[in-house]
Amino acid sequence: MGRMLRRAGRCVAHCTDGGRWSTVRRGERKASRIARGAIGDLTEAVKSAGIDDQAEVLIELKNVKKSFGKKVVLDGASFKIRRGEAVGIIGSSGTGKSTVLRIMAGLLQPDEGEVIIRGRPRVGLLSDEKDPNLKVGMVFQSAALFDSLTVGENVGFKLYEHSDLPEDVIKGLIKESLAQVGLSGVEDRYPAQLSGGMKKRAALARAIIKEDISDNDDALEEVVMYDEPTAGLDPVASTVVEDLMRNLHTGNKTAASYEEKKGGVASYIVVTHQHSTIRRAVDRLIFLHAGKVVWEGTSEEFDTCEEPIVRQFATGSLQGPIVY
Ligand SMILES: Nc1ncnc2c1ncn2[C@@H]1O[C@H](COP(=O)(O)OP(=O)(O)OP(=O)(O)O)[C@@H](O)[C@H]1O
Repeated sequence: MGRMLRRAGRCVAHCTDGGRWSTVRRGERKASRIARGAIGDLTEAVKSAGIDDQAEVLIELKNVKKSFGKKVVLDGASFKIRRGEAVGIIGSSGTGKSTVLRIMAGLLQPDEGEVIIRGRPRVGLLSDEKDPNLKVGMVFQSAALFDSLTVGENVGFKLYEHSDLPEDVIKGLIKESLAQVGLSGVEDRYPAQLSGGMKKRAALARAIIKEDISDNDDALEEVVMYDEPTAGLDPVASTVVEDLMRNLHTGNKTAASYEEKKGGVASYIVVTHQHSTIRRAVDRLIFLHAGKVVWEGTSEEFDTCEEPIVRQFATGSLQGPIVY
């Protein structure tokens, strides 16, 4: 058992943070499970979102199907995520948004269909990959921090558990990662001593912590997946998290060039219900309904789109094809 695992608790379930398998307590697994929704032309949607439609496809889902018991959740979902994109996954509650995120992250296997990571079909789960070609960071809705560990130990968890780096180096990386999310100096606090927004930022620091200290140009690119990162936050705290997602993103339109900022978050995908997050932190949207992608477009197109399902969702009307 690793350096931190003993202290993190013994009721364990597999979960990932930042692309490596780690272990979380059953309560946290439950919380992350609870944290849980084309007609449009994909190429046009990518182009109008300002994304280079020739950019490398980092993740592709092809006709993915997933059922839990008799309940069909995904029924042939297909889409691509390109390098540099900030993509939102939206749709009504229970339409499979978190499921699709977990499938992309390699935490869950589809029943049918393919998950292709940078041109290579993924076989099994992320934990089965011997030679990963993409680093995946996951920020769960619950933040999924270990209550019994300090914030610093949480952020450095995968390095303490899965690397041979000396403690002082890990502490330096923790400090760097916390500074990136505006949380300098909270290493020794416990999660219970943080606000909800701070917990989400700590979870983000854990997802983006550097694993390679060699300044290696070949270091794996990272895609971060956020499950409802602003749920439960006040409007200002939401803005802080939304801007943080943008700032950590190398594909940020304001960055001089991708090459210039290489090493950060190449693309991110966010499941959200929050209008502010759709407006502020996302360029392109994927709308899931009845297990399929029914619409893709930019955040601006979302406001004017005539597709009845999207219109009903955007206006919150009780009349329309979405039935509860
Ligand atoms: N591990 C599981 N076992 C059984 N059912 C599951 C499991 N995970 C998800 N489900 C079911 O699959 C459906 C889709 O869940 P999912 O969490 O992906 O939806 P969602 O769109 O993210 O919902 P919300 O917006 O409410 O968070 C739900 O009916 C849920 O109960």
